[in-house]
Amino acid sequence: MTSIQNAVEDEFGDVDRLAIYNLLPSTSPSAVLPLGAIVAIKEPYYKRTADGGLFVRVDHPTDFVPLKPGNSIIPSSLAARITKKSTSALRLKECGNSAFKSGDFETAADFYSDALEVAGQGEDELKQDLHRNRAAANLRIGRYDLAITDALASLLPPGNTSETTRSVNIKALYRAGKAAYEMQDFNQAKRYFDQALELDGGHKEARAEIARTVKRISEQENGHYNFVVMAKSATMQHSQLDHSSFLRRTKVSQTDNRGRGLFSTERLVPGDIVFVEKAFNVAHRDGENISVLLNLNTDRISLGTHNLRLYGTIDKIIWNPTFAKNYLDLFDGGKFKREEEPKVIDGRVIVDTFQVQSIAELNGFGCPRVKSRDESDTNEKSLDHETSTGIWLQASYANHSCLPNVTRAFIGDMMIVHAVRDIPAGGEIFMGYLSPDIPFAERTKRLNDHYGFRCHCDLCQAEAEVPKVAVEKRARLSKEIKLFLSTNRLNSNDIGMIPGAKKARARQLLVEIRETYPKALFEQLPRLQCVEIGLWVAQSAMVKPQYALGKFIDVLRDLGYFVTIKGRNVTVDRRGAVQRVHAVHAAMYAAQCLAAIGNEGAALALESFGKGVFIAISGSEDGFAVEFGRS
Ligand SMILES: C[S@@+](CC[C@H](N)C(=O)[O-])C[C@H]1O[C@@H](n2cnc3c(N)ncnc32)[C@H](O)[C@@H]1O
Repeated sequence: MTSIQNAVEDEFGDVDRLAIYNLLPSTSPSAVLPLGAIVAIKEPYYKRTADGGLFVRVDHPTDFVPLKPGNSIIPSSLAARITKKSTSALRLKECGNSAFKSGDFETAADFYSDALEVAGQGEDELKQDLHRNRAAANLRIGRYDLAITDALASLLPPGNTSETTRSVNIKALYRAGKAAYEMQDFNQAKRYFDQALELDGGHKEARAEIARTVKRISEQENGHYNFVVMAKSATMQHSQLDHSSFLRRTKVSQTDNRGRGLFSTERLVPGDIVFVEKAFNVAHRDGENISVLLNLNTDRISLGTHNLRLYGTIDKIIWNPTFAKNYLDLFDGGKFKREEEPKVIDGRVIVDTFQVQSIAELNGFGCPRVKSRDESDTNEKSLDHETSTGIWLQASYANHSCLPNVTRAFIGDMMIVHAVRDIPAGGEIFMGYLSPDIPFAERTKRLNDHYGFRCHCDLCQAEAEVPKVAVEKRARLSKEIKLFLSTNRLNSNDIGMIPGAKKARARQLLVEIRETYPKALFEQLPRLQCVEIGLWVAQSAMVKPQYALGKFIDVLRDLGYFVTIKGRNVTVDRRGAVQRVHAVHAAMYAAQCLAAIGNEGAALALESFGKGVFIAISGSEDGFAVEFGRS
């Protein structure tokens, strides 16, 4: 709903109000629409205001083009008003340098571009300086593709061995390396840094950058990360982590009936890392402000951080064709014209805001502000307006299942994805867009309304067969259970004091809700609404460890883990497993019970299982010992 506005006058002297939408909130209005500027607007249209007035509205920032003096499309009556300043390239370069010094990199880049336009023949050295300086400005404002092009255009012929040549070429290569690093093109970044170091073996910064880049390459190739250190380093102020993505165990291919999907390239077992991905873009809530995004294309309103993500994405792809190509390849709902390559005009990628928005809506993930361990409920894709939201490109190709075979966790802006079940080489990877805790009818409606498909996973097929009376009974019992749990919170110190009638009531609720999952349909599947009350029943029985153990194993079964304990050996069949913190609780309590009855071997095995689930849902084992360690 926010825009940059100003009055505009056309060649006939008619005046209107102009509003440009979908720009980053940090954009300076005077930089976009300065007094006296001449602009062109592609396909302008009027929008009526609430009070009946009219204004010209621009939705797509690249439909708005500032025109430089001398541009042939400026009508003569307007052209006559411009007092063309005859400024030399050198003078413009100085203006650029002073804008750069004052931290206004966008203006600096504009001055360097103006200077490059007027620089004449025989001013090659000046042109190279301008490219090099513009590379530095572009680097600061996230225009990495342009920064690389500029840096390379500024290189002086290697044959010239003067000290100045060497020093400016090192600068250029260093800038190209930094830009390639920001684009996650670490091999290319290393090549540029290596070339800089070849010119000056003592260049400390280049050496440091090479060391950093080598680490990124190792992460990318081997998936070697120290997640505990990463988790400790992520904070509110520092949530964009300096790490690379590890994607080589997955690839994108066509599915039979779900468009493209994500597939594994090797056999994976539960607990394996499937991929680790750095965010393309994440938006966090801005203090107390909640923003409203009206999507005129879909007639939908989103609350929260979606608008910031949209503006951030638009800004990022307008200036970086490489990012644009990757982003615009994602599923957009099928209503937009798709180009093989992004269209670039005057250095900017032409974007359709509605397409960018549609992609964001269909591919965005909800995520925690800092890391998964801080927030338990980030299991929904992007529909909760309270959480932060982001785009992870590779993850976006994964289709949905209510019983996903992988689980995701976040540390800063890194998504860490673990296997829940065995995945054969070439098997499709499914993520959960919506939590299977959401009742079937609502889940089905939401998947259809938001993503436009119907889920046919095993859980949905079973749910579809559940008789209506059982569905209604389950809904009623769920409410009763919620009420019971909120009024009967367990305190581990006085578990022995719980009145027998309360325990009996809990057991009865558990039996009744389990009955709403017909045996024949749910033999292999989770019964999620039983989990919380089941945990209560089991915990309240901890004074009788052997008995409680059976109850905890039942909770794991309700979560889809079929556990068998034979002597010291524990086997877990995860055919219906849903990764939840409840599984960690159940496993750790069960381990306590086993230890109490003298089966230390099985206790350790269950602890190790619980820890595995904890790592998968948190991203690392950071905090496990504090929260779940046995005293
Ligand atoms: C994030 S995209 C997933 C990748 C997408 N299939 C593609 O071709 O790029 C989400 C879209 O994929 C499709 N999709 C995801 N899961 C599906 C499923 N279980 N069954 C059918 N279509 C599904 C829907 O069209 C959904 O809007």
